Amino acid sequence: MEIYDSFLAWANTQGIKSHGIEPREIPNRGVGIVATEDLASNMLILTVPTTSLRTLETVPSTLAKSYPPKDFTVHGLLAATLATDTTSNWSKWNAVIPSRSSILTSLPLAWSPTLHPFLPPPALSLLKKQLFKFSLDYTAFLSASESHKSIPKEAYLYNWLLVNTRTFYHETAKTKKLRLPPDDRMVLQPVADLFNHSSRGCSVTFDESQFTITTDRAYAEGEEVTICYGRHGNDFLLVEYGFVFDENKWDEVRLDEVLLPELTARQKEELDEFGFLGNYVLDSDEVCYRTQVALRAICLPSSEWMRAVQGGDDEEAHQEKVDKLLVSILLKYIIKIDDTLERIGLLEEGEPCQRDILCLRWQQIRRLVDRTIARLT
Ligand SMILES: C[S@@+](CC[C@H](N)C(=O)[O-])C[C@H]1O[C@@H](n2cnc3c(N)ncnc32)[C@H](O)[C@@H]1O
Repeated sequence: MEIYDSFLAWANTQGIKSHGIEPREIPNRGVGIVATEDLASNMLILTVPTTSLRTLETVPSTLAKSYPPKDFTVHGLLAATLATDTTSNWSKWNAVIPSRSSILTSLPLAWSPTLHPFLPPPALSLLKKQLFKFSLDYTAFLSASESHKSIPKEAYLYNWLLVNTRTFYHETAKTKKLRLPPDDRMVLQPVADLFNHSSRGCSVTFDESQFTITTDRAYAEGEEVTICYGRHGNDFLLVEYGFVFDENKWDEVRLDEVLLPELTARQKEELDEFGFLGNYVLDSDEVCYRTQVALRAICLPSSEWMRAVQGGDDEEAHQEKVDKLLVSILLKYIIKIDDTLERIGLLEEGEPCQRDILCLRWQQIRRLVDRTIARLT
């Protein structure tokens, strides 16, 4: 399509070199990168020189200077740069990035707060952290310049979320010198930011001079080529990127909300003492060791549990009891999940696609729980 051709032609003038790939619209995924020919494994398909990145160093100096030194984050400054840009320098990039409505509809941070309590607990706690970060960045943006007050909050939020969903980790001279936290060492890079995510994907490497993307396997002509944003479960992907997917190899379910209420105050104290209180998860293959330890705390007399946790007892000896207890807890969780699904079905707040993705997420959780019950019984 024309906008992608002229985007790639502009990218070429920035020194960005691609081979055998092009951007295309992908159903339900916005734009993605597709192989235009059969690609072999271990093939260099994209080189992005660091001179073409948008970084802390490229923030216009008047904008950077308007922030008190302690008040800025790279995330906030990049969002401010996008929100206040009146030049046409980035018009080709602007033409291919997601629209304001698609960003604000898909990211839970921009949803009606009445939907937030329906997020699974790990997603909700991540969202609360995100809300806090956003409010600090937005306050700093408003106090940096009188002129920022005329920019609608929604416009800043759109740009803040654009940065959130399309930046790459990179160290620049300034981020190193200022010792910025790792999660704020972020840069925007054209073309590379059009790759969608999958559980495994092409390898992304960088040094001081360039980013490169190399195929992890062979791709057939017409196939979508992906990268992996990290080993993230669907709760993380939903809050940080606004999507979930069924084939997610790294998905997991947090059991704290159903396991913690089963523990007595004394059992919680003892688990805490040994560093095993909370953060209980299961995935498609197994239940984590922390969960097993917590279940044993319920099943065994305290002295026996202590011996087991200190390695002095055969942990496997009580496995049948432990598995039975877990199944009974998971069956209670299923009832809770079904109730949540029913309540979402009755909601009228928010957009239908937002309620749909909430349902989809809870159905994924239910499937993982069902699968564990089936494995244990
Ligand atoms: C770095 S951008 C990738 C390019 C993006 N699709 C676009 O249209 O510009 C990240 C965003 O792409 C979308 N995305 C990435 N991987 C996806 C996937 N596997 N399924 C659905 N959406 C995905 C999400 O909206 C995410 O926030």
